Amino acid sequence: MPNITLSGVAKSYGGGDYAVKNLDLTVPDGAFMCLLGPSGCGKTTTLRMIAGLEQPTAGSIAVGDRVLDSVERGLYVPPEKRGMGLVFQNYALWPHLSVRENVEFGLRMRKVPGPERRARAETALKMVHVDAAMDRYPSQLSGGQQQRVALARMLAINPTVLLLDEPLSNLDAQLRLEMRAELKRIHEESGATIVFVTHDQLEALTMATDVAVMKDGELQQLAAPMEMYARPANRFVAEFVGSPPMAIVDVAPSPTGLAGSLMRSIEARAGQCAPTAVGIRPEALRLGTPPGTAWHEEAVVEAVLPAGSSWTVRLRILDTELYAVSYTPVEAAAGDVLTCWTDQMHLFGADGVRLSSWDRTEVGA
Ligand SMILES: Nc1ncnc2c1ncn2[C@@H]1O[C@H](COP(=O)(O)OP(=O)(O)OP(=O)(O)O)[C@@H](O)[C@H]1O
Repeated sequence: MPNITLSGVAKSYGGGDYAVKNLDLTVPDGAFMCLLGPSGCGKTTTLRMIAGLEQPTAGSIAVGDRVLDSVERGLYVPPEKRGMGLVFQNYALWPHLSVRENVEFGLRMRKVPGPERRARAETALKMVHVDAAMDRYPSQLSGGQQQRVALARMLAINPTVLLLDEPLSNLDAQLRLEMRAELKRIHEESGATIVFVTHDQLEALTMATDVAVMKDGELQQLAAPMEMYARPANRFVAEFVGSPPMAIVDVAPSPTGLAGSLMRSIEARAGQCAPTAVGIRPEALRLGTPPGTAWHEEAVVEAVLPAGSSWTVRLRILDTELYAVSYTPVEAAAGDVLTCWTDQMHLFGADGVRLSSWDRTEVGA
């Protein structure tokens, strides 16, 4: 299955506002791409355009050489001719059909003969681990099992592209975790290309091979999850990806307090650009004795929040409140004064674009 390519795609529902603006995006063959962003950023509209459920206002969509939409050429291929499988947040199963019959339904519509239909339904149900409940009805299944049946129903038709719109949002935390692992396994086993819409950054980081972050209908960054986490393209991505979020301190025009302290440390380094903001991830803000070259300050502990495997600490550093996350126990109480330090900072320019990192490992300090 070749790449899915969106070129200059825009969508207006009328009234002048654009839900998606001039989007250039390539979904590589076999990718698990997450479209990630806050509510209203245009993720669902993008997915629906790929599916053929919405027509773009401008631009073109192609799978390899096959053009599915071209506004310029007046070309539009309807959803049923695109060979894509769709699962939406509200995955209605037929209540009067058994699990097996639900999965066979799509195959029946496609006139797949009986024996093959049964075999394909069983294979798909095995893939999502609900084959033991094949003869039950949807009302006799848990929410997670129903979700899996909806997936099996889509997998049974062997689509080479799976389009999923927040399919895990109705599930509780435990089931979501389970389904993330399942989806990842299904992706690896089936070799299908997946486009997955979510507003949950953790979902994107844990499952995707590629993450496309959107804001106000515009693509902010397209990168592998860990690359995006380590090198966010701009302030928006930096704050959206990661929890607790990266702390961003404005350091222009005349920095005082924590901003002043950070700037003195940055200016002390030769060849650094002039940032207007500095970002520090909570896990990069460390407690204890700093190594020689690291920025450090005294911090007042405001609260320690243990979570079993990690400790989140709210600190006041000069005039600013920041969060630190430690993966070793923090034996401190509110009011204690500790030294905190970091050797990993992200520097942002006036337009919010990330200029560089100040990382001991990157600059060789
Ligand atoms: N059918 C429609 N008619 C008019 N406006 C629409 C329609 N569908 C979406 N929009 C608008 O387009 C913009 C993008 O919506 P879209 O659903 O694509 O965003 P989203 O990122 O998927 O958000 P959410 O996570 O809330 O679903 C929003 O401003 C929304 O109000």
